[in-house]
Amino acid sequence: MARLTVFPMSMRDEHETNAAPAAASPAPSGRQPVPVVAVVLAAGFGTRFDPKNPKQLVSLDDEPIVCWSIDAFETNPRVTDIIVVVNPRVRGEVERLVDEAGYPKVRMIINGGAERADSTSAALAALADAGIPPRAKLLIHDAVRPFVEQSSIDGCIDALDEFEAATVAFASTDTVLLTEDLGDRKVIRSVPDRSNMFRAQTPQAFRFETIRHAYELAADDPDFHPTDDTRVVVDYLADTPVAIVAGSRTNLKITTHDDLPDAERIATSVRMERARTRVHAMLAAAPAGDDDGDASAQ
Ligand SMILES: Nc1ccn([C@@H]2O[C@H](COP(=O)(O)OP(=O)(O)OP(=O)(O)O)[C@@H](O)[C@H]2O)c(=O)n1
Ligand SMILES: C[C@](O)(CO)[C@H](O)COP(=O)(O)O
Repeated sequence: MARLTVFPMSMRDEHETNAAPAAASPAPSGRQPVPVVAVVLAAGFGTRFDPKNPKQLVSLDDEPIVCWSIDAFETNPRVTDIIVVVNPRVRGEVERLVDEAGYPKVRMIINGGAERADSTSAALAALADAGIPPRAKLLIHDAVRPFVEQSSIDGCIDALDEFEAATVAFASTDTVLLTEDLGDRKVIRSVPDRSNMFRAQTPQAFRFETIRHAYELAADDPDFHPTDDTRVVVDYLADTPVAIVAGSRTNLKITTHDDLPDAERIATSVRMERARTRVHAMLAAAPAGDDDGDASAQ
């Protein structure tokens, strides 16, 4: 099982050199950059999918969904640490998968809570106990969004150099209707301009002290049941802008069985693209051959 790794003392110092990989060397002072911590939320119970078949463990192209998501953050060189949030039903299998894969960035596997916000709260508490610096960059991700793109992860990391909060989101191609109740019917209250309509995805990214403060304020309201993390900042830190980072159609959330055919197609396409990328890299690295064969030998 992945053990809790207390963050090295150097990471407790605030320092900002989370530039793109090319410039990720320590700053002139030699101090370390702030940690970039991915929180992979995998503690749901999948009631809309199949409570007896945890969707975060369902395989796509022979890889469990939760591993697709962990892999995405393991692959990104700017992500320094990963914590995985689980529920008791999947803990044993997730621990086995993490140990089998030997994910080097996974620092801890912790228990989540009854609601998604409770799982985020548990992660925030565990990170505080582990001594994460206040300016650390957190990327909170649904484990059941297995195809998050590297450009979205990088976009979140970059956005936190200018904003305290950011979220991956995908522009709505449908007109969105805001409704209200009229008797037992929903009726339209307003039709916002579509150019400002986005569907929230994940990761949702925050400076550690900002999201922790927002959750501390929200904790006083027992009737507050946010379905994502940005709402906690929007509702409780109203003066804190939350930037939009480009998402993608393929960054879908696997919610019901109906999502599986699309997910299988995307998994196959992602695998093929990765194979193409590997072949191109191998060809690019191959020594320049003698194209005309024996001609020069004669
Ligand atoms: N108490 C919870 C609820 C959800 N999640 C995670 O948040 C993500 C998005 O949640 P959702 O798709 O709703 O998953 P479930 O809550 O399992 O689904 P349902 O609402 O159908 O039970 C998932 O990766 C899920 O594992 C979590 O970590 N802890
Ligand atoms: C966080 C989220 O994925 C943004 O769209 C969504 O709100 C999660 O909702 P769920 O009901 O927990 O799947």
